[in-house]
Amino acid sequence: MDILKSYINGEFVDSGEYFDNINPVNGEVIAGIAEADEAMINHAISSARKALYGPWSQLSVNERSALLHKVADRMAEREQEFIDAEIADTGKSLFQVKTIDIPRGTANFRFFADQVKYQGGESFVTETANGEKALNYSVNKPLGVVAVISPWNLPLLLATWKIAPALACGNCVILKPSEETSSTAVLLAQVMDEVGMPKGVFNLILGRGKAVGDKLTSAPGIDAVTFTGASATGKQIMKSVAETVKPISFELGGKNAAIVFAHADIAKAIAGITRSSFTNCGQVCLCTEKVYVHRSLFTPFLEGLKQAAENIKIGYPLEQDVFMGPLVSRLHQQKVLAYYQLAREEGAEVVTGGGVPVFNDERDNGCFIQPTILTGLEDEARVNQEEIFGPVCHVSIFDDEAEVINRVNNTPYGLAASIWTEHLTQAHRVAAQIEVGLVWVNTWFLRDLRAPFGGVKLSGIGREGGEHSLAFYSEPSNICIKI
Ligand SMILES: NC(=O)c1ccc[n+]([C@@H]2O[C@H](COP(=O)([O-])OP(=O)(O)OC[C@H]3O[C@@H](n4cnc5c(N)ncnc54)[C@H](O)[C@@H]3O)[C@@H](O)[C@H]2O)c1
Ligand SMILES: O=C/C=C/C=C(\O)C(=O)O
Repeated sequence: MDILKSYINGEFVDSGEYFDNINPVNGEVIAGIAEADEAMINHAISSARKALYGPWSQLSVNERSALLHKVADRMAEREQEFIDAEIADTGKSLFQVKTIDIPRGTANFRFFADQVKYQGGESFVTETANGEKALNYSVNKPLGVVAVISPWNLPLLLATWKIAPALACGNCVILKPSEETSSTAVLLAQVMDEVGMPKGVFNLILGRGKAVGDKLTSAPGIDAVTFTGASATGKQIMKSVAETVKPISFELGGKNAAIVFAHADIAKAIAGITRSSFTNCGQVCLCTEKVYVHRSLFTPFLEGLKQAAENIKIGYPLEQDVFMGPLVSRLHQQKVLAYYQLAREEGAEVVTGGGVPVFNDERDNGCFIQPTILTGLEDEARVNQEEIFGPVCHVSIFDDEAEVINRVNNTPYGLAASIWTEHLTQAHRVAAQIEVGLVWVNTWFLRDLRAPFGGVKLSGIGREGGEHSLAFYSEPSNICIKI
């Protein structure tokens, strides 16, 4: 059986302690993952710290940029291996992996390889009251060694969304991917090795969150932590980094709403909210879990969404026209099914779904689940307040704009929202009042990598994207010269 290994100081390292890598399509073990031990974690940190002052630090911005383009080139050459690995770990449809996960993995490197070349500084000619003059200017330095801790839902996309700018800004990186999805991270380490990334600049530590992640975030040799994952985990990491006062960038959970106004194009809204609720089996932090529909459209919208959900093809990743694969793990399937049960206990009407599909083949040993639409619950219900992170949304009626804005903002999360209306002024007016980091109007998950990306409240700390990423992964230093 294949063994997935950590990559430290330019070497793939086995630890001798393994846990299973499971295929969520049929529950079969597909590989063993060698979990890094404390010595390996410390070796990764010392190697990264040493690499900070080695040849890597002598590279110009253009040379670093060229090397990151080589990473993207090699990823593109090995695209099929990345596709196969991501599908094996997650069971996602080939369509999604080929159109979202893998292309964005490469695009993230290309984008920041170019973006970093435009990173500027500031300068001021200073004149003091007593007639002295000085030139103040800033230079951008790397943070140092950055721990990248990434989740299982968009494994390559979300790891490279952090790794690319961190390397572009001259940092060294230690990646700790989710224990559920280590395969594309191992391929990325192979690519780093193949393109000649200096030893210790990129390191990969495999293992479980509490066991391995915690050791990384609390280590004095780590200068910053960039984390994508659950809000509860973010709280743990905040405690872990407090002792060494590290800068953190957090992309956390969400409980995202979609608002369908009376002026919406209902067909566009149904299609868009089908995507935003059920893409990646609902396992995207930006997915919709709460839909608010103006009373005038409620019945036709709910019927249309029900039809669309029931037309979703669920199945094998490589099957023609499959839109939804399984959830990532048995544990996560049980968590989402528990919320389906809770919804019933809270008094919800299950419009469609609410259970698991039956295939009468090996897939019944997988982690599949039905896309589910609920209605009839109050906003305060747990199902409407807690992130479920599965293919489920609750649909409610609203009557006026002020009411729905208040209801949408009534959540401890603040990541994303979508607004469906052909009334332009209403779109601008409402979008500005929703307490989130990201609002889409008449679309969803359409991304410009230059734009600020991140959430407020329990959904995150900081913004990444474009210059925001460069700002987080750099330390500006001000130099004042008397003239
Ligand atoms: N805001 C975003 O951009 C975004 C993107 C993807 C996922 N998420 C959120 O992530 C969650 C699902 O992903 P998940 O289950 O992988 O999240 P998770 O928080 O369980 O794990 C994320 C990563 O953190 C590691 N980890 C777990 N405990 C840790 C600890 N104590 N110290 C250090 N590392 C630790 C895990 O091993 C994994 O690599 C959902 O809540 C989702 O909303 C947010
Ligand atoms: O699951 C969360 C998705 C996050 C997406 C991004 O960070 C991105 O598109 O850059």
